[in-house]
Order: sequence, then structure tokens, then C-alpha cells
Amino acid sequence: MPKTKPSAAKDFISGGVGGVCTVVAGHPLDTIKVRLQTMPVPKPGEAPLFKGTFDCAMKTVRKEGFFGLYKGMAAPITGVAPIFAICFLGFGIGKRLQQKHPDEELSYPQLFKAGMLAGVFTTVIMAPGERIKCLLQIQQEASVADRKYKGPVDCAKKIYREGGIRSVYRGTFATLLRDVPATGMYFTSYEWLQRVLTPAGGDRSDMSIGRTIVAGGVAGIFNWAVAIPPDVLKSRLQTAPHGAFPNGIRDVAKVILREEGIMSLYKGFTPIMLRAFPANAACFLGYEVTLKFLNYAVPSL
Ligand SMILES: CC(=O)O[C@H](CC(=O)[O-])C[N+](C)(C)C
Repeated sequence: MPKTKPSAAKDFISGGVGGVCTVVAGHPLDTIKVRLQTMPVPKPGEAPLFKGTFDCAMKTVRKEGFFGLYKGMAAPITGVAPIFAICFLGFGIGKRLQQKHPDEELSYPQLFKAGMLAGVFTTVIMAPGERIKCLLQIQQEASVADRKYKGPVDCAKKIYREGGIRSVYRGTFATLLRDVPATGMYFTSYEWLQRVLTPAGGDRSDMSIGRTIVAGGVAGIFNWAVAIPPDVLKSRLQTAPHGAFPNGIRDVAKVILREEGIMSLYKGFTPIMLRAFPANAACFLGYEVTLKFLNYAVPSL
């Protein structure tokens, strides 16, 4: 008999709590990342809008106040909780599909496959959620009245009016390209570190706060090491004016490589990596604590 009953409902709820923790811990650096990735290319002799992560943070706080860094958070908070809920649910399903019995320890390639399935599951809401989030994050007008999009619902309505459901789902393939391998990496590295850091004779399923923070933070870094280049392409595609890239991600890749070079595929590297550790340590901690609580309070769920 397994020590606790694995369940889709527990994975879903705990994943949702993990998602909320991720956003609260990581949104300011996510805003900086999107602004660096999408700032206009400076003309010859012109200074770039932001010189780097710190400059972008300082200019944003000076111009828009501290909460400028939290711009666009309503969309991820409402979007990310279900995304992470579905992600952890998908990972649980992916694991159970490969297990012969609930106690069977999966190999790393099997964990990777379960993670990739989770990446496919999340894209249905991740793609439109990211499109809305990126469009809101790049607005730099200080007053709401001057902004094109007043909030996530207004943004969703306007992009739908502009180009229908295709516009809302612009960047779906790019999102799959980013999240399928990255999510495989995410869960495999988390599980690997949990196993490696469990002391000899200890039990991996006994939660340890320190181990979870390290494994979760490093899993976030591994996730983004794979995800950054497709993420740059995705952000550009999702924030471009209607009709700018008729062939989608292929056109974006061609233009970026021709005009800005291969290194531009790593734009936003510093804020991404600075955010990755705390945001994902918070995520897995939120997930594990909630799961432990549910196993204690409603073991039969
Ligand atoms: C792109 C993204 O949401 O990555 C998640 C980690 C993070 O830093 O937000 C991981 N995952 C795609 C598995 C949800």
C-alpha cells in the first residue's frame, strides 16, 4: 500500500497553490524580462531604452512606482493558478500512466515524458494567458487612461475584436515549443534533486523544507535554461502588431536572427534567472505543503 493515496484532485489543488506562490514571488522580475525582450531596437547612435536588468527596474520604479513592477499581475494570478493546477495534474497523470503500481519509482526518462505531457496540458490556457500578460506588461504609460489595454478582460476583448480566436491564441506553437521540453526538464530535475538530497536511509516522500527550496529553485533554473530562446520568439510574436509576422514563429526567428543576431535569443536572461530560483522554490514549497496538508486533512480525497 502507498503511504498516501495519490490523487488527481490533490495534485490539482496543490499545484494551484504552487502557482499563486510563483506569481507573488516572481512577477516583478517577469515584468523586467518582458520589457527587456520587447524594447525597441535602438537606431544607430541611439541609447537603448534600458541598459539592463537593474536599469529597467530603476526606470520602471521611478516612472511608475513600485507597483509598476506588478503591472499585469491580475492576469497571471487568475491564469497561473489554473495553469499550475493543470500542470501538476498533467504530471501526476503522466506518472500514473507509466506506473504498474502506485509505489513504483519512475526512471528519469519516464519522469521527462510525464513532464512533457504536463507541458501539452498547460498550453491551452498558457498561450492566451501569456499573450494577454505580455501585452499588458509592455505598456509603459503611467496613467491608465493613456493605455491601450485597461486590464486583462479589456485586452482579451480587444485582441478578439482585432483578429478573432486566432489572435487570442497567437503564439500557441511557440508556447508548445517552449513548454513541452522545459516542463519535462522542470519535473525531472526537481525529482532528481529530491532523490539526490535525501540522506541515505531517509525517505524521499518525507517533506523537507530546505530540500524542497533547493530542488524547486534549481528546477526553475533548468526549466528556463531550455525555455529562454523559444520564450524570446514567443514574446515577440505575441506582442507584434496584427499581421506583422504572417508565418508566425518562423518569420520572427528569421527577423531576429538577421537583425539582432543569435545572442538576442537570450534577451532577458538575467531577470529570468534571478526570478527562476525564488519563484519556483516558492512554487514547490506551496505545492508540497498543501499536499501534505491535504493528505493529513482529507486523506481520502
Ligand atoms: C513558463 C513557465 O510558466 O514556467 C514555469 C516556471 C516559472 O518559472 O514560472 C514552469 N512550468 C511551465 C512547468 C509551469
